[in-house]
Amino acid sequence: MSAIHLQNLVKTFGDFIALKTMDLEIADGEFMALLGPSGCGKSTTMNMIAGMEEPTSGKILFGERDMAGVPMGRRGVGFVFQNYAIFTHMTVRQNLAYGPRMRGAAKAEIERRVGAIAEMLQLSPLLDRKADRLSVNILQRVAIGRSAIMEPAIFLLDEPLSNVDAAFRAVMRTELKQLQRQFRQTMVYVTHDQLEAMTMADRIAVMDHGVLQQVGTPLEVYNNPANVFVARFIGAPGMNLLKGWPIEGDRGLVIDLGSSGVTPPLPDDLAASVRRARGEVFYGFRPEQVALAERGLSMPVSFVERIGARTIVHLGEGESAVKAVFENDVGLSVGHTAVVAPPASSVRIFDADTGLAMRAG
Ligand SMILES: Nc1ncnc2c1ncn2[C@@H]1O[C@H](COP(=O)(O)OP(=O)(O)OP(=O)(O)O)[C@@H](O)[C@H]1O
Repeated sequence: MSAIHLQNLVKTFGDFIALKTMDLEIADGEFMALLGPSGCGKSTTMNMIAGMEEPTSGKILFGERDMAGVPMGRRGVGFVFQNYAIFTHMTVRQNLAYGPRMRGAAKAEIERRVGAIAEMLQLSPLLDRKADRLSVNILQRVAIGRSAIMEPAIFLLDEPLSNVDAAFRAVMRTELKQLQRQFRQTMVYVTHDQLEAMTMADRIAVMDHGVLQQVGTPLEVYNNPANVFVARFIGAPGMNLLKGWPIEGDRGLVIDLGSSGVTPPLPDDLAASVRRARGEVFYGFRPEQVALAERGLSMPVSFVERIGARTIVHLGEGESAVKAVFENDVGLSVGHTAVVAPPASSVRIFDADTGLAMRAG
C-alpha cells in the first residue's frame, strides 16, 4: 500500500519546465533520497507526492491508488520541512501530542506515544519546556517527532537538516535512520547533501535540471555512475574526468590524454565497448582510488590540502586537473611531479558526446 509510483510525471510553471518526465518506483518501506543541486526539481517532486502541487501531467500512485485530486490531508503522509513548523507557544509535550489529540486518541494512549517518541528523539528531559525557548536544533527534532508520532505510512522530509549545525546533523542522520527502521515507513528524503543521501538512503534518485539522472543504491551510484553528471556530483571530491582519444597500444586499448600522457591499457571487456563507440571519451577514476606508481600519468602538483590525516593532492591544471586523496601524508608538495595510476578495475569510461557511461562488455 505504501509503495509510491511516479509515472511520466511532468511539472511546468508557465513556460518553465521544473520536471521533465519523472518515472520512479519507491518500494514499500524503502528510504529513497532525492538528491541534486539547487533548482533540479527535488522539492517540486516532493510537493506533488505530498499533494501540495498538482502534476501538469503524469500519475502518482500510492500502492494501486491514484492520488489525482486526493487532498494533502487525505494522503496519509507525514511531512517535515526545512523550516520547522511547530507551535512556539506550546510545550514540547503539547506539540508532540497535537496530532494524536486532533485524531481523538485517548489520553493514556497519547501519553504513551508522546513518551515513546520523546525517548527515541532524546526529548524526554525537555517535554515541559516551552518551544520558544528551544534551540534551532531541538526545534527541528520536535518537528520530526510531531510528524513521526502520527506513524504515517509515508514520511516525506524536505531538507530537514539544512538549518541545524554540523555536529547535530551527524547525530540526526543516525536518528532518522533508526526512526525509519523502527516504523518501517516509506521515506522520501530531499537533500542536496550527498553525505545525507549516502549514509541514510536505501537508494538515491540523482536529479539535475528536472531530469532523473540515475537511481541506485549509494554504492551503485558511487561505483557505477550512469553519466558524467553523476560521476562529478557523487563523491567528495567528485570523480576525475580527463578527455582523451582511444588508441591501440602495444598491450591493448589505451586513452591518449594529450599533455597528461597515455593511460595504462583498459580492461579487455571495457576496451571492447570503447572500440565499438569510436569517439572521444572521458577517462574517469575516483580520487580515493589513485595510487602513486612507477608508471602512469605524470602530473605536476599544483596544491596540497591537508585535512587531518587525509591529504587531497591537486594535480595538473585546467581541463587536465585531477585530485588524488590519500589517507596519509605521502610527502608531495607544490612543485613536485607525481606519477599516479588508478587500478584498471576502477577506471570508468564515458562517451564525451553524450556523457553516458560505457559499460564493460
Ligand atoms: N511556484 C513556482 N513558480 C515558478 N517556478 C517555480 C515554482 N516552484 C519552483 N519553481 C522553479 O522550479 C525549479 C525547481 O524548483 P525546486 O524547488 O523543485 O528545486 P529543488 O531541487 O528543490 O531546489 P532547492 O533545493 O533550491 O529548493 C526551480 O528553478 C524553481 O525556481
